[in-house]
Amino acid sequence: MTPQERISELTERLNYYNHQYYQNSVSEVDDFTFDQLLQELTDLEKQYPDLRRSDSPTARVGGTISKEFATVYHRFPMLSLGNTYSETELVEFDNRVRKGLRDAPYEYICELKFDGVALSLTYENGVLVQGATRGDGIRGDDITNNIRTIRTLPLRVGYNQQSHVDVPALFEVRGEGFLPLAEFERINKEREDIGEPLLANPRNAASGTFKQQDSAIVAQRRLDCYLYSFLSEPEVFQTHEESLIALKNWGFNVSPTWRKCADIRAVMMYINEWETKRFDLPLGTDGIVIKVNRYDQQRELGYTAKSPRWAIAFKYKALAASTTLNGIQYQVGRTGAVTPVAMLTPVLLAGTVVKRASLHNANEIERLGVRLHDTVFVEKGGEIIPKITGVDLNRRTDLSEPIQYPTTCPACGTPLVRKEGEAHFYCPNEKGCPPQRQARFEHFIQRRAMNIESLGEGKIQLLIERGLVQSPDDLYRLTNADLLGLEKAYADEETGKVRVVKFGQKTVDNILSAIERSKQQPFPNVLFALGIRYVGNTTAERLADYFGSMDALMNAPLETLANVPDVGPRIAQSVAAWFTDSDNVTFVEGLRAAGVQFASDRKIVEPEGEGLAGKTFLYTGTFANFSREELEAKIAANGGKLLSGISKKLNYLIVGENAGPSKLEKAQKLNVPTISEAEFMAMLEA
Ligand SMILES: NC(=O)c1ccc[n+]([C@@H]2O[C@H](COP(=O)([O-])OP(=O)(O)OC[C@H]3O[C@@H](n4cnc5c(N)ncnc54)[C@H](O)[C@@H]3O)[C@@H](O)[C@H]2O)c1
Ligand SMILES: [Zn+2]
Repeated sequence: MTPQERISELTERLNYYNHQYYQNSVSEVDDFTFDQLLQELTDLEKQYPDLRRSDSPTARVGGTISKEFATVYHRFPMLSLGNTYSETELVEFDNRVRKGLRDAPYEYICELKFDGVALSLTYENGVLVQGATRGDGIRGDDITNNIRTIRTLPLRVGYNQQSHVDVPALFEVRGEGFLPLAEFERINKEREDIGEPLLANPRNAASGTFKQQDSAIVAQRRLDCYLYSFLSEPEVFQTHEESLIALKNWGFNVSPTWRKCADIRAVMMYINEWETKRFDLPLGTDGIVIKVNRYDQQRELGYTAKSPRWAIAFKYKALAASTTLNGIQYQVGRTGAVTPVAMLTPVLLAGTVVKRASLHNANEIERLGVRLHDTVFVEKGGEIIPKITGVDLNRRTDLSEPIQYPTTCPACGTPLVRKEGEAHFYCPNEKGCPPQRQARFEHFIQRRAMNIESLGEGKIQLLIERGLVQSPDDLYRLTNADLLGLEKAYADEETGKVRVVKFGQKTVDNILSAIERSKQQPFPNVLFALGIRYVGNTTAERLADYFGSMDALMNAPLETLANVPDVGPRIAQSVAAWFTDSDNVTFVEGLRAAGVQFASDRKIVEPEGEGLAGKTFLYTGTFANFSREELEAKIAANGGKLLSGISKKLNYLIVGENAGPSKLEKAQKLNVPTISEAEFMAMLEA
């Protein structure tokens, strides 16, 4: 390959990875690989400056703006950071700084490098007026509504309980929006529970969430944000340190992990200290950022086209260990998905003993080419369970054996199936497969479902084993006599410790009263408890609000289901199919007989008039007189119909403040009339 060919290849590949990473929130390669390729391209361009392509990713911030949001221009460009993985290069950076400052004394501020999405927030007279993504560094996406859902972000600053503090009339703060690890795990647990594909990692999940069109969905994922930069004109502080302290005092969420370092040796100590300690933080981090403290010195050092010369990121190589793969455990989830889990010889990694690692699915095993008894590399990233990232082929011995992915369910022996386009194999024996049945009960008793959590995992297992319950509605027929005195000792699979499950009188009383109380759980919870694939809490609420009762829902034709806001054809199909299964119907009837709530006690829309009869509506943006729910209720109460997307069938698009430009554009293309909030209100009175 000639240098020209290699430069072209690298340019195109890196531009493609950037596009996937910034627009689609997908990492096709790991960051280390990406950074190595970028370094290779940078070196080649230096060697052959004439061959540098005009679309080279080496001199530009990687992202772009998208069509879905309004575009905003940054007052100050939002740049990238130079990065390095080596201490030698860090010393070279320090030498450049010293030279650039002509041997004047200087200090650094070290911060963790938070792994999320860069955000820019503008405050006018103390009020948050705009939030934007970095975009291409010059222009970003206006995602103010999504950013407003971050609870730790003050929407207004300048006052606090104790005192009035002066803030400049106009200023900008910057920080990293992120999904806390615990929140990431919670969301994935929920997604697994209702059979949705899992989010790949916290950074991409955060990036995808900030770009959601629907702020209500954003609000459900509790995003957070650490602020690390303050900008105003004229400058009010002399140093970065002063800014961080002021931000904290004004009520911004500043991570307390930063430290002032007198010299590069102190920086190295900070780096070493955080290499493993960072895994105790509530979010993913991939390195540290080193910044010259004084602003006048920052100005003196200046910028390249892509990044400041006064700062650099030191990235940690992912922490890896090598160990032996002893076996694979195949776990069956509630929806029948089979997940392989690697069982390892225990090994110390980032301060914890690792003996299990995730392997995701059959494709992953194939991609890695891993065999039983191989020596494998495990890495800890942002996630809690480490993953296997490769095989040490030099250490493969005659003992290694190919992994036979099971063709039948490890729990019930039913032949596994693979649905088109899905990575997982499934056990189709939904009714009889023990772990699926067990998981169906666990889903049913959740707090957000029927709230019978006094009945834990072990107790359910025992009830099933003794044949006391088959289907969750059987719980409602349990008596004191059935339960009292049941007992069993289990050896915990992982620890080997013996655990005793025992139903004493007090336990039985608790369980029976929780079961009784669960009959009062609201209808949306009951709907969620059924365990229909893709029907999470929110969808259950939407369905309950729309249909009002179990009977109306059961009898709804597919088209009606698909018209419910936020439902759409895939979920509609899943709901309709669920109710055609006779066992499911028996289950539902069992619940009805038990007396659980089969209708909403929420106010179902009461008719107010016929002013909107026969007309269809959709709205975008926010409104002065209505919340989203109120607006939807108003439409229904006056005989109108809410559509879930823009199509030729739509009669009116109601346009509020901060309307989504893509919706407006689409409406224009399809000649759908747009009306204002005032015009909508006038229609109500007509
Ligand atoms: N895997 C892939 O496919 C892929 C694709 C593109 C980019 N990437 C990764 O992204 C990197 C490039 O992204 P980039 O241009 O955003 O640079 P960067 O992420 O390396 O550094 C700049 C960013 O760091 C963030 N940051 C976190 N903590 C900070 C702090 N305390 N102070 C200041 N900034 C902080 C800010 O968001 C800032 O915009 C690459 O080096 C690569 O690792 C990966
Ligand atoms: Zn099975």
